[in-house]
Amino acid sequence: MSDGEQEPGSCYVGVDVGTGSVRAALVDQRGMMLAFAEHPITKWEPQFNYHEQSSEDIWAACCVVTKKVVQGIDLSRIRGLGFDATCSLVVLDKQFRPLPVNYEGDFHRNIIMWLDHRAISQVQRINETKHSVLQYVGGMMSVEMQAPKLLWLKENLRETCWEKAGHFFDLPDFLSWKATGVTARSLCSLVCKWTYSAEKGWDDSFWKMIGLEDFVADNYSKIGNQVLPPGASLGSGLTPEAAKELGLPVGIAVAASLIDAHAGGLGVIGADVTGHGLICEGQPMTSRLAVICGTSSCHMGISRGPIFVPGVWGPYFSAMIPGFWLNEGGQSVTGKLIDHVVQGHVAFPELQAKAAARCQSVYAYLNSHLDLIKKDQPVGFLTVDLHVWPDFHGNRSPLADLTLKGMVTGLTLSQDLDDLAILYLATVQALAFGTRFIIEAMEAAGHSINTLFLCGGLSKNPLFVQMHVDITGMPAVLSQEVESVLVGAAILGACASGDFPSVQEAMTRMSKVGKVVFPRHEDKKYYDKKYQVFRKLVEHQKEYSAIMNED
Ligand SMILES: Nc1ncnc2c1ncn2[C@@H]1O[C@H](COP(=O)(O)OP(=O)(O)O)[C@@H](O)[C@H]1O
Ligand SMILES: O=C(CO)[C@H](O)[C@H](O)COP(=O)(O)O
Repeated sequence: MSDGEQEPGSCYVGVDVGTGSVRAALVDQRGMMLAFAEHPITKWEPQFNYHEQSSEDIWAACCVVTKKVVQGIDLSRIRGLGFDATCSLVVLDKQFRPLPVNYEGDFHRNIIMWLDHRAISQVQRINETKHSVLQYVGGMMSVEMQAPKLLWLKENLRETCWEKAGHFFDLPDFLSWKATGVTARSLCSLVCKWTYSAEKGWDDSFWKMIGLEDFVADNYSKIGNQVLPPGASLGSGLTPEAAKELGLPVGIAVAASLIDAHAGGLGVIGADVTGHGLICEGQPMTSRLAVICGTSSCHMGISRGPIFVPGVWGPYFSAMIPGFWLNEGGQSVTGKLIDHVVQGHVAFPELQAKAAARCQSVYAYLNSHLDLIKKDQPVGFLTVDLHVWPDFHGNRSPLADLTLKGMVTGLTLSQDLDDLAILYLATVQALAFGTRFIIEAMEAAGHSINTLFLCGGLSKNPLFVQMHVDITGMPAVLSQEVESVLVGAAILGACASGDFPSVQEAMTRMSKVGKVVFPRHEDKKYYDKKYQVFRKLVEHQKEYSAIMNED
């Protein structure tokens, strides 16, 4: 088909594998979602900081949701399929069967999830090498990336896993392999999580230096020696077996995948903002920051040239948008932290009961409860003496310090619903202060950002959005389609089908502005003071740690 022309009625299937569930959508060429389905996936936490999943369970969930979204539609309209997923590590043997990543030998659990922190000692040793590839992950490798996890497997499960392993996939690449039988990896996953360089390829000296010379010896066949840009069409498209399982036509185009945060970036960052009164109108896309907020939050900023931001992942070339460099800031637990704080409070059963009685989510209930108790002051002012440091699972950016812990100051003996609501508010604010901290680091290094583009589960929470806007002082754009990560996955399918000449073109055509939220500038002074406290909290935490570690 000629550039930019689509068959009338053409549509694309996007599949998004998040931490807690798999979602699918049927999306048309204007980016409108015609159908949506969601299915939960199983997670195991066999020990503290160990998080595992099953690739078979995830694939089965992909099949359930995909079949649902195409039910009753003319299948000949479907021109492409795109996957995105969390950056978890999937391990298969030489015959592509699951291999256990655990001491128990449970074959179902063949995925080390992205948030798993078992490889702390391994990542410390990797960072001590000061190898030059580390410059491209913010100067410090994260325990959530793949090299430390692979080293952990070699050092801890040598016979049961490492020696039997034939294939190590990032989850997005596992899905595209399942659909097509093609083992090519996406540039996105290899660059962002595996130290691959879009310009120079693998660096043998890195793998040798960290004790994983095995990969060099077999020419990287286990971790990927064929690399494709996200959105490229894979092999001969959907295999007959996968087509039957997914309920889709054989041979439709399947795209090289993206990590979920990057798909979210694709789904939101290219929208035409004309007429919304935004400062980024008429400015390059580099003035926009996509913030994908689900279990974790990822802050995706792009630039024309490489920008090295200490503690912020990247710069990664062409890992999200072709031709652009990407910096990825992040907070490892955001949605998970809010859930943790709320569910762990003694008033949670009361909250659940009251929310259920009103047929509301607990978050909608808490937001309206805060509106009741705020009286005539802005809601954010309820936390004048309650402050939270949100790194309950270490700091991803910009401090890149996995030893950091959460802090709360200002606790009282109160155990009621007001207390829970205010603690929830302080937690949401702390996450927004974390975003401000990341943006400041990115700007200090050369980024120039003025507008947020939010998506992911937390962007459905108006309080979370308003706090991000008020605390950063930047307006936030919410997409017309709430599930923008799925639009990003569908954009991949659309590109693979050949219906769009480029990812940029598909992005501009398929992502649409829904709502814009502007900051309440009159509250700035208050939030600036709270931000000062926020920054002091971590200084104090470091002081406590130094005192305790003194001889
Ligand atoms: N309607 C909602 N209101 C408030 N918070 C929500 C809502 N839906 C989801 N969330 C929050 O978003 C988080 C999950 O986001 P999601 O994007 O579904 O995660 P993931 O992609 O990691 O599976 C949850 O932890 C929850 O805190
Ligand atoms: O590291 C990441 C992206 O690079 C994400 O944090 C990870 O993939 C988990 O995503 P989510 O919070 O949407 O489940």
